[in-house]
Amino acid sequence: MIDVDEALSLFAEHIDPLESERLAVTHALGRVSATEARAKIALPPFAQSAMDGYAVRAEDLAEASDKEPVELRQVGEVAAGDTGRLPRVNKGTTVRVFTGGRIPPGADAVVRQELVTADKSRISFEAPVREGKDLREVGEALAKDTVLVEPGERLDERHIAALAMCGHAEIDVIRQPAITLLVSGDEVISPGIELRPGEIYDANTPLLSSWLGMRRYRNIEIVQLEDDRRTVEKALRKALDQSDLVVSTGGVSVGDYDFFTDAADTLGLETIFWKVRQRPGKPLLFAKGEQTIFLGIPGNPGAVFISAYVYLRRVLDLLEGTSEPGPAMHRGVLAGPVGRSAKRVSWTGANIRYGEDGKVHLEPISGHRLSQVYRADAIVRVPAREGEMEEGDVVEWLAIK
Ligand SMILES: Nc1nc2c(c(=O)[nH]1)N[C@H]1C(S)=C(S)[C@@H](COP(=O)(O)OP(=O)(O)OC[C@H]3O[C@@H](n4cnc5c(N)ncnc54)[C@H](O)[C@@H]3O)O[C@H]1N2
Ligand code: MOO
Repeated sequence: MIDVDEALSLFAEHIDPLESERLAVTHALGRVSATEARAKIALPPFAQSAMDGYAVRAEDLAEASDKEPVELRQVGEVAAGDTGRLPRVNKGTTVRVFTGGRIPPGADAVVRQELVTADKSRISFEAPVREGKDLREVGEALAKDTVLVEPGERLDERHIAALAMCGHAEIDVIRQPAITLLVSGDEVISPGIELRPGEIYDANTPLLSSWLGMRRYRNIEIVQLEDDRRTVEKALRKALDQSDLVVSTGGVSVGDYDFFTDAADTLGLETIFWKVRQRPGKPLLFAKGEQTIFLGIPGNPGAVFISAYVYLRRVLDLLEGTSEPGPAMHRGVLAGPVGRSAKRVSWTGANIRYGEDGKVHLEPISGHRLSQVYRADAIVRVPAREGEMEEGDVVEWLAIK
């Protein structure tokens, strides 16, 4: 039996990232970048107007006032997206411009249209304008070659937008793991069928497949198994052959019908650990084949829920080469007492309240069953120690989302 932190670091020691593949940036959402990507262009890439108005030479308007307005002659127009030859702003002239359009040569400021009186091509200005007013310089928002994405970053909508607007059509990302879920248990049946005494409805298949689906993992095969030594062995062998990651639920404890630890041995896997000082999820198994990672999670759906957020998160992050493998832990204060074990970490569900003190307050939910923790916003890590934890004690927590 090992500690939670040791378990987490053993994953890091034993799991290498998969190889990379090239994808269209628009298809890379949720994937982990395999490279550094820099801005191919500056933003904005050309000097552009920040307003609908008139491009001018600031010096022409130096004497303008409401009593003695300065009149300039409009000699052209530039709209956003105009790519042709630009009219020039010479002394005494102005060019009509629109937001996002190029600044014509000669101009050094823009006057917004509300501030002028226009009579056909005679535009009259009643105030001076500061040089540079209402125009955007090249590279003002972002310099060319700015790093947009580091290797090991998981791409969200911000990265996708930044890459696209800086000229990247494609990006190298780590391949997604092929995953097989082995859901075991003779007692487990699917909803829609009436329960007989001794049977329960399957929580782990919908739980894990949805958890993975929410995180955009697509290459998933689900196999439901009976508690039979040969069946488990055969299914595990096949899963190991065809996947990068095998995740099982149930059948990993010490009962006469718990076959996963034996099957892993028989199939020549290296057991890295079995059993972690924690509640729930004590008989967690981590084993390793030549090409495949095997994570055996105890069947209790509350343990599956927490193991997904803590351990599956870490395994996937490592397989995908993220630079900061999860779970991301935060700090907060307990909003009520919580029981703990002297020997095991207790993963406890909690609801988040934001206190007037600006801190995150965690209201613990008692019980480790899925039906108890499934309304939680957070999972609190209650360290192993004698006695209760009190309201106000600082704890580590991870977000459920
Ligand atoms: N003598 C001992 N017995 C047990 C120990 C122990 O140390 N000594 N550990 C207990 C702990 S802690 C856990 S956790 C469980 C884990 O057992 P398994 O991984 O073998 O899981 P199962 O027995 O297959 O299932 C546990 C529980 O969860 C229910 N279950 C299983 N699959 C599903 C599913 N897909 N959907 C809904 N519910 C499911 C199952 O019916 C059991 O009630 O072992 C303890 N025993
Ligand atoms: O360690 Mo087990 O998940 O029942 O509590």
